[in-house]
Amino acid sequence: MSVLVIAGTSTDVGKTVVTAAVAAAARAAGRRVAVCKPAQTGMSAGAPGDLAEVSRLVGDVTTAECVRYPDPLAPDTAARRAGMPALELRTVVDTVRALTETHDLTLVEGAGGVLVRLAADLTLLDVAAALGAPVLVVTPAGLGALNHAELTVHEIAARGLRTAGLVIGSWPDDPDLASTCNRDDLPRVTGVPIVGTIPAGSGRLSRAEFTARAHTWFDPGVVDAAVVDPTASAEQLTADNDRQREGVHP
Ligand SMILES: Nc1ncnc2c1ncn2[C@@H]1O[C@H](COP(=O)(O)OP(=O)(O)OP(=O)(O)O)[C@@H](O)[C@H]1O
Ligand SMILES: C[C@H](N)[C@H](N)CCCCCC(=O)O
Ligand SMILES: [Mg+2]
Repeated sequence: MSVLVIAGTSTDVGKTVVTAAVAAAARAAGRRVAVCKPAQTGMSAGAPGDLAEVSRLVGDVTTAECVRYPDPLAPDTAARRAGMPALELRTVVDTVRALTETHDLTLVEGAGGVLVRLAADLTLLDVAAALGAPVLVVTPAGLGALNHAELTVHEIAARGLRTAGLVIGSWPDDPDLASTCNRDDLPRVTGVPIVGTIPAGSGRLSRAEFTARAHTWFDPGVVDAAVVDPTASAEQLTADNDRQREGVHP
């Protein structure tokens, strides 16, 4: 049924952990969940990638990886260095649409930030646009997050897409001044609410602990709202984006 794209303000911000947390929360609510990683880099064939991490943390979830390149680089660069075929938008769209036939929620995890080239002329936002899917933005908590989060949300809105919310990928046990201030400033500067906060260390929990706790890391109703009618009207998306640009929280 529904598709939610999980983007990050950069690489290593916790997209995979957040993807697993959304999947676990949706599973706990009885939803059938699939996760697609269109392009996995930095892994040789057979090595455990991001989807293996999601499966380890969540368990009962369908996974699909479209392409994998060995160098830990942007997929476009890694493909060219390996002399391997580039990822095609059609492959991702067909894979995700097939998953939506048999799952209530299909999550699509990007690689790095939103403008990272999945292929020479393909970014995660092209995927989100082709699927008509909202984008959840994972951000770090600390210094530097304001600029990267605002750039990311602007780019999503410029493409006519909706940001479903911000999620802090790893909230420290002992937050510093910047992290504490960013909890107020991230929503203020982006116009997008923080809808989830993953405690630091959650990625190291056992599956039982992770799946039991995951729903508590999101605002009530957020994960259910992800399982929405994917045909939400263009007018609604435009209105949401206008509110986001004006800094008005949905
Ligand atoms: N809340 C957390 N608890 C524990 N570890 C975390 C948490 N968030 C992130 N990490 C760790 O930080 C590292 C980067 O996180 P993650 O792999 O989720 O990044 P990513 O945004 O998915 O990166 P990529 O662009 O490679 O997909 C990983 O080693 C992960 O286990
Ligand atoms: C290898 C890494 N973990 C990611 N999967 C790819 C990140 C690409 C980032 C490219 C960039 O923005 O410079
Ligand atoms: Mg990842």
